Amino acid sequence: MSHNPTHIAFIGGGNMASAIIGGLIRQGMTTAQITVVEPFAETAAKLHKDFGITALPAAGPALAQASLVVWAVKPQVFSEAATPVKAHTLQALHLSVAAGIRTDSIGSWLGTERVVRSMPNTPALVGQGMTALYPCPAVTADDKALVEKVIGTTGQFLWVNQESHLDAVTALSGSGPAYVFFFLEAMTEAGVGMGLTAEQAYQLAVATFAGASSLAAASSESAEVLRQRVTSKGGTTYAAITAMEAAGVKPAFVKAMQAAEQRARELGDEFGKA
Ligand SMILES: NC(=O)C1=CN([C@@H]2O[C@H](COP(=O)(O)OP(=O)(O)OC[C@H]3O[C@@H](n4cnc5c(N)ncnc54)[C@H](O)[C@@H]3O)[C@@H](O)[C@H]2O)C=CC1
Ligand SMILES: O=C(O)[C@@H]1CCC=N1
Repeated sequence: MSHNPTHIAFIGGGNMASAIIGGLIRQGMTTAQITVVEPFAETAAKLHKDFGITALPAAGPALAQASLVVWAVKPQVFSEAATPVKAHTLQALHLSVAAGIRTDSIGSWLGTERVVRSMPNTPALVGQGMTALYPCPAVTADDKALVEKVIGTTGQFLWVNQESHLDAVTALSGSGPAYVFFFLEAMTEAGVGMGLTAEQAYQLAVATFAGASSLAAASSESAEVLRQRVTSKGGTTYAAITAMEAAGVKPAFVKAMQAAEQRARELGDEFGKA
């Protein structure tokens, strides 16, 4: 990316913006090519410490140099954040990472139809993110290539061709790291209950998730087959899976993801109007 004259602006400089900025800098983009609007002084100080970037406390004419604007604010403040930015970025391509907020809202706030909506996740912080992207019809092949270049610095990506699918993606991979951390907490607690130290239990749990995920990614077998290979007849895994089935873990999981998908839709309805 070092030979690319692209200038990228970030509106909001928190967790997700930092994950993407980190990826861009790792790939050779310079801080002079990046403008960040971040009103919260403590977060601005962190951007300076981590990346040497001096964030703007408010939107201004400097945004006009950006060919891409990344929207990394909470859904609740998107419309308010858009108002002072709009006049400076009418020529830019816009990429939103906000949960729930739909492209028709974003397009009307920003006066453009060149909008890509996306859903990344926090493993982007370590280059292992999974992002889904949805392009509005006005988004060109060059626009898509630019977005792929930027998001590609944070991990894997895929395009979906129905905007509503991004709410499903939010429930699956957007919120998904939290489900994994929840399981890590539960497995660690259980291990401690069986006499292991918290450090031992946590190391075992984290390495098991990482190892099983790598095995699934490398294998042509389904998750079901991989699970069956662990499950010896009359053995320990069978006892555990039987207990999980009796406790209704799978239907509870389906319900949890449906709640997340529903909440994404509500965020779009609630905060997409103004
Ligand atoms: N954290 C996560 O796992 C994921 C978050 N997202 C989405 O990313 C977006 C940002 O989330 P995070 O980075 O986690 O939140 P965050 O709170 O870390 O970052 C948002 C930043 O926006 C700043 N901000 C507030 N008002 C502003 C304004 N008017 N103009 C410019 N900046 C303003 C805040 O000071 C804050 O630093 C949200 O819309 C969320 O739905 C998407 C995928 C995963
Ligand atoms: O919890 C949220 O609303 C955001 C979107 C996906 C992950 N975090």
